[in-house]
Amino acid sequence: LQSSDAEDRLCAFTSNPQGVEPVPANEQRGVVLENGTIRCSHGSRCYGLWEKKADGEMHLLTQGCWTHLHECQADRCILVTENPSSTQKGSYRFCCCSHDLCNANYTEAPPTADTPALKPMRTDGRAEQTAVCVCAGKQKHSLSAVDVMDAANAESSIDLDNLKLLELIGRGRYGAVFRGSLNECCVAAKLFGSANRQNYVNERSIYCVPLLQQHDNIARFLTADERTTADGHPEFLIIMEYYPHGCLSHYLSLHTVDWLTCCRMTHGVTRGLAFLHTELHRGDQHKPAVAHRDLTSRNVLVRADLSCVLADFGLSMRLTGPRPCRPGDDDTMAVSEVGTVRYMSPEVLGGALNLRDCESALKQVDVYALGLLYWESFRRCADLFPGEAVPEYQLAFQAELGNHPSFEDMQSLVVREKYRPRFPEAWKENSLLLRSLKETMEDCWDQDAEARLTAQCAEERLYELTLLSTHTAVHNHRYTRYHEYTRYLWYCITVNAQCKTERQEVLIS
Ligand SMILES: Nc1ncnc2c1ncn2[C@@H]1O[C@H](COP(=O)(O)OP(=O)(O)OP(=O)(O)O)[C@@H](O)[C@H]1O
Repeated sequence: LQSSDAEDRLCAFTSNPQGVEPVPANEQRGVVLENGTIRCSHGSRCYGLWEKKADGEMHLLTQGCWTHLHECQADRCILVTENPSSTQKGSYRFCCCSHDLCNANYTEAPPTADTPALKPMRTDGRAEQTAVCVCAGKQKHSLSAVDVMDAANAESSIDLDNLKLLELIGRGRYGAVFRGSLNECCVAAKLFGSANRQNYVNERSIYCVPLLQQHDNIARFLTADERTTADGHPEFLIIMEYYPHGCLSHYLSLHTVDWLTCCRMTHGVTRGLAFLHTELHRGDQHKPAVAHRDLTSRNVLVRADLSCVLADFGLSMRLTGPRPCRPGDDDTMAVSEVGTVRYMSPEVLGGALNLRDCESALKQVDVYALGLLYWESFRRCADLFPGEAVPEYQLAFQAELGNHPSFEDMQSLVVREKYRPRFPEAWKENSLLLRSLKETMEDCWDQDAEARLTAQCAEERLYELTLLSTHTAVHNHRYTRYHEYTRYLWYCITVNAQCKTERQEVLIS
């Protein structure tokens, strides 16, 4: 341990100004003092989270102890600056640092050679000609141009000879993921054996879909390579940004989250999915709609600031408009029966996927899984269990079918019994917030695929939920029904009302 890691740390402390209870995770990490500070347990760093409003003003959201030490070595709290996309409804800025009270204010610094960062692909989808890695003040590597329109021809001059695999961090069905270093940059390296080449080719080609790398809620792809192992076998690598918290299910199994954090995490996943599902033409670039087809809480990765990104595109598919899924083709089977069995929708489990409109059908399958992911996430939201213990993390259907449900078990439960995850007792209360939350999940996992929300509408629902405050809704819901409703109306006025008509009727009644 360095000496600074052994000492307690004093950090500025602010709980959420919107009235949410003090961040529970912070309470576990230190002792809140009266003068707006918190004494954090040894080794902690300090963090701050600000929101940059549309008018450019910065609003403080939370401050406190930060226990993830990979970064956070700076004396000052230097904001992580990201390019907010045009569709973003707010932009969050995070910083962490290692001196007493260093998070009392932030320092806004553009990414420079001093800011440790991985440089993602250029926003036009082509890899930068310049350095891809900027580490410890030095530019390290350069990428040659990559023809992203044809991933098969992707070519990279990053020298992967210097890639060191440091630690196995996960193993999926198709590959093993390592934390690695590439000339002192921390990266994640996903290794596929020759049996999973197709999965590798597909994942690489999806990461190279134009405009995809521009979105905040899609994992950052750095490069891909094929090489031969010492014993002569081909091996395929995808190098991507390293996400220190790992996947969402891992994070939630270790931590509870407060309402706002949970809303932001799930909203981020939903934004990523809505973007993936959208066909876009920007200038001469065309992004087709893409279905993820393996959306699970293991395939969502968590950044240091707890924002989330979609990852694992090995089964994803470009969609080509409302056309049939080419019945009779060899891939019809692959079209209709892929994914992780726990998250498979009733129509996939029952072999009743609507092959006549492939695009809508595959998007609806993704939204079903999204509903399960919401359930897993909000069950770990401490603000939704006032005065009682937050239940342990569970995967969807884990209570009913355990850790390895079979396809037949899932068929019987989800298709025949039409069973869905049970809402906790604590959510029985009929507050606007709890009703909206439960309805959103139910509208995602509806048995009738066509009745499900689109990812875009789910995104709006999540945004709407973010505006509701649990402090008032859970603890004092009579007073706030009016207050929340006013906010809700404001929201309806400011966003596309398309998803809302029915909901307004429900809420007004
Ligand atoms: N870029 C990354 N940064 C940090 N951890 C990662 C990263 N990519 C993957 N992981 C971790 O590695 C695990 C394995 O990832 P991988 O994508 O191979 O499989 P999976 O999603 O768990 O399973 P499957 O591929 O069968 O769906 C993830 O669950 C996650 O915890």
